Amino acid sequence: MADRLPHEKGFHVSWDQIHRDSRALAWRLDGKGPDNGAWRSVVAITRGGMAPAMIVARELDIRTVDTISVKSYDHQSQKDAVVLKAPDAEMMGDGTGVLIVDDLVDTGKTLELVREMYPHAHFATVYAKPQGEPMVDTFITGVSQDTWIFFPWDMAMQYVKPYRGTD
Ligand SMILES: O=P(O)(O)OC[C@H]1O[C@H](OP(=O)(O)OP(=O)(O)O)[C@H](O)[C@@H]1O
Ligand code: HPA
Ligand SMILES: [Mg+2]
Repeated sequence: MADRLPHEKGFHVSWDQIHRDSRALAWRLDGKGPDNGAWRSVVAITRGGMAPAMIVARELDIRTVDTISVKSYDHQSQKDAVVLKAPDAEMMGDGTGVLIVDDLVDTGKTLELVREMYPHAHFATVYAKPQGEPMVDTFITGVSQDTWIFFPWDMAMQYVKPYRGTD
């Protein structure tokens, strides 16, 4: 893993942390929707946005949930973002009242593409790097551009050697 880590810093996020931060995102969005404070639906940007979107939808009691599939990275190298699957067109409308949720914004390329499709939607991420911040309406925690965020679904617990000792 370390041999394909071009970033200077690593920020390792546990399930507990992403759960809490996603809840904080939901609470920040609560009552801010365009229809008397309500949001109509939640759309997760797959795959990373699915866990945060589920938590946001649960906290805000939103039952209409869809996905948009955008692929922009192979491991840690960025390719042009492409939409592989769009959400239901009738449900989306022009995006008004729709919360579009992703785990993070990095360069902003993914959100830029989705924003072009739904300019009136509200874009929310749990984490944000400075370059992508202009693309997101609401986020919880900012991290520096040279930090790679590791999510719990990409990690496993493993043995580490003691600080002093041989095994
Ligand atoms: O702001 P950007 O530079 O576009 O990067 C952010 C996007 O990159 C990652 O997704 P990825 O495309 O790797 O797919 P995944 O969610 O399926 O892991 C992450 O989950 C965001 O969706
Ligand atoms: O920092 C990151 N972590 C995980 N996935 C990502 N996709 C873009 N940037 C990141
Ligand atoms: Mg993603």
